[in-house]
Amino acid sequence: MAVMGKKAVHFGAGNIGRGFVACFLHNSGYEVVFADVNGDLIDKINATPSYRVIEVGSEGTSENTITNYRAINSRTHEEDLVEEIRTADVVTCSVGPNILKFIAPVIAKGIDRRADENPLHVIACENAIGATDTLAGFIKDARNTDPERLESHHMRARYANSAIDRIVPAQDPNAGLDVTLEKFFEWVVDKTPFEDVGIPSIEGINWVDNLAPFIERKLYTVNTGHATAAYHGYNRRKRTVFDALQDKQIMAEVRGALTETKNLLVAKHNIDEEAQLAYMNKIIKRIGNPHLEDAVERVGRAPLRKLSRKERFVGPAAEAAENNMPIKYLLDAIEMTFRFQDVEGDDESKELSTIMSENTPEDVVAKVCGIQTTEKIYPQLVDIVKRVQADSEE
Ligand SMILES: NC(=O)C1=CN([C@@H]2O[C@H](COP(=O)(O)OP(=O)(O)OC[C@H]3O[C@@H](n4cnc5c(N)ncnc54)[C@H](O)[C@@H]3O)[C@@H](O)[C@H]2O)C=CC1
Ligand SMILES: O=P(O)(O)OC[C@H]1O[C@](O)(CO)[C@@H](O)[C@@H]1O
Repeated sequence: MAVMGKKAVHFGAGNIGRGFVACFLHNSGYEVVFADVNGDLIDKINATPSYRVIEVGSEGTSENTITNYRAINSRTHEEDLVEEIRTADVVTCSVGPNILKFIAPVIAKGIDRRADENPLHVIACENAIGATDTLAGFIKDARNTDPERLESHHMRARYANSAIDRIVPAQDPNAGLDVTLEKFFEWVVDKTPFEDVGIPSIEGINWVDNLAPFIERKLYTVNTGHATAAYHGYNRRKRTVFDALQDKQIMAEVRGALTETKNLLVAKHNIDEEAQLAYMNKIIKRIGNPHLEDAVERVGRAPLRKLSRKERFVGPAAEAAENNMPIKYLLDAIEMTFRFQDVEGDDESKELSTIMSENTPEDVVAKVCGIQTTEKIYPQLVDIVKRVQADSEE
């Protein structure tokens, strides 16, 4: 059911922002105010009264037209944005997990100006476990919110974690604001923080009491599988994820990694093995969508984030290793990720290269993967780093 007269502020007018979150907010009757730092994109949004969201897949193509939006530059028009947040119903974001700290100050100011009886609903839509909690942590930090106002903060804002899943590749630069994406979507949000104040009416959200199994299943299946294909593909000079999956050896690596995460997910969350197998097969089909033209560099972007402790490779591999479960394919994928260095347009891949050349293997594992010497996976990761460093020196 559409909710008329409601307003959402969405940080990050990029692929997921325009193509997924804003589309659902629009279809639910919200006016969407985009906040971004890309001046050209903001001008384009404000000059274009509508754009299309184009779903592509083997079942054919369908379109949604999005209207009723505006955009504000959060760098140059902070005061305007604070006022929008003061009067908004919902704040969402899809800026990347590492950017959350930069959007927190303006959100904190907007929340602080709100009346006590009307809490803002905040939902971060990033590929990360607990991204809304991370954002809330920055908002509530003493640098952004007066500690004396913290006790009543819950009357002005509520925070719910989410898991968001839809493949939105890099867009054709000539497509304007239009976004082409896959048909499939999943947006799961923890409903418990909103229960006493009312759940926002947003079509398409699956509201749940316990998000943990959903987000781990998503991150350790969709994102593990997608990134495994991308990193192996990059190292074998494939252009897209579709191309990578045509290679039997890469397909075997993807299936191997997803079988290892399946074993962990089934054991940990009591997920039915057959259901997880079916989910895994569906994901392999989705990431191999020939209509998406998804470059391996996009899917492999930000390797330092993807090699971190709670992420799609080291997260499940460390846990599986502690439980004496096989992790061969996850380790292969980790090695391919360490080899994703100096990639054009990807700052983290350049930083990874510097870290690899300036640190001992032990320090790399501690710094990049956050793994302790006492963990079972530690020596295997050190061996991987040694191998990659040796190859770089040749
Ligand atoms: N593209 C995809 O298929 C999916 C992406 N995600 C997640 O969504 C998030 C965004 O991904 P994409 O939309 O693909 O990236 P994107 O690069 O297309 O969009 C990010 C947007 O954030 C903006 N931005 C950067 N710093 C900002 C700041 N300080 N304030 C406001 N805006 C800022 C950028 O200018 C850009 O427009 C990531 O966390 C990603 O993991 C989640 C599921 C699927
Ligand atoms: O920045 P990240 O973590 O790669 O997020 C984008 C990824 O999310 C997914 O869309 C899955 O939902 C992947 O297809 C895509 O590569």
